[in-house]
Amino acid sequence: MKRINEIFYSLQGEGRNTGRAAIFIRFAGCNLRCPFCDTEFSEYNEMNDTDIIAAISAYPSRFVVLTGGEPTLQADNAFIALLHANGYEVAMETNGTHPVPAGVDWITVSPKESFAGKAGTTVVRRCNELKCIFDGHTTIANDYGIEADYYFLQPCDTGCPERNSLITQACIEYILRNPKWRLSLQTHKLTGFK
Ligand SMILES: C[S@@+](CC[C@H](N)C(=O)[O-])C[C@H]1O[C@@H](n2cnc3c(N)ncnc32)[C@H](O)[C@@H]1O
Ligand SMILES: Nc1nc2[nH]cc(C(=O)O)c2c(=O)[nH]1
Ligand code: SF4
Ligand SMILES: [Mg+2]
Repeated sequence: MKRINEIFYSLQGEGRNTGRAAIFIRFAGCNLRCPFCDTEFSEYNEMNDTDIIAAISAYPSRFVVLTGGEPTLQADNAFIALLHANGYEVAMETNGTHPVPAGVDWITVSPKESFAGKAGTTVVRRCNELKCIFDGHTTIANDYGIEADYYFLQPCDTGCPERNSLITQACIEYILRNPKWRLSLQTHKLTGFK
């Protein structure tokens, strides 16, 4: 049984796959407690793999995003293989503190080392996109030596519009000076989508 906080259908709001219709499977529970975390992930329903496949088959897209909470605590090799067997392309959003199961098609690592210290140590050394949350102070641009196809900075949503616009401005200025990085905006928030 897996503890599932929610399953919902939206556009991928962040990173390289922004704009793609995606089914989000949000796993409950996380090993970290980031002070800025924008997600409620403690409530859950228990679902087995068959229940999950049945639930996601209601949607027309065959692109799933495994997120949470921390999906690496529950998603295993067999679950990824089952998604593939049912025709799904699988992306995962992870803090990188636990190994990613085999076969995930698109790995997004969002390191938390800059403020979570040892608890946030990234063990995943290679990913498709590294997505650092940036406020320039507690959360910064640092690749921690992790290899990625793309390096994104995503402005930290503080819940305060004035602070958010200063952070986004600082993010843009940083990228102009350090063009290895690209901007990732949380477009679902800008558009009022989930
Ligand atoms: C809620 S997390 C779940 C996946 C995983 N635990 C992780 O941290 O990558 C999904 C994404 O949202 C980002 N995120 C969380 N809180 C945020 C905030 N306040 N502003 C911007 N991005 C945030 C995370 O860094 C991560 O990239
Ligand atoms: N639309 C939308 N895109 C997202 N990309 C990553 C998300 C996440 O919470 O992991 C997320 C989310 O919560 N909503
Ligand atoms: S690791 Fe991800 S889900 Fe967990 S508290 Fe941090 S941002 Fe939230
Ligand atoms: Mg989110």
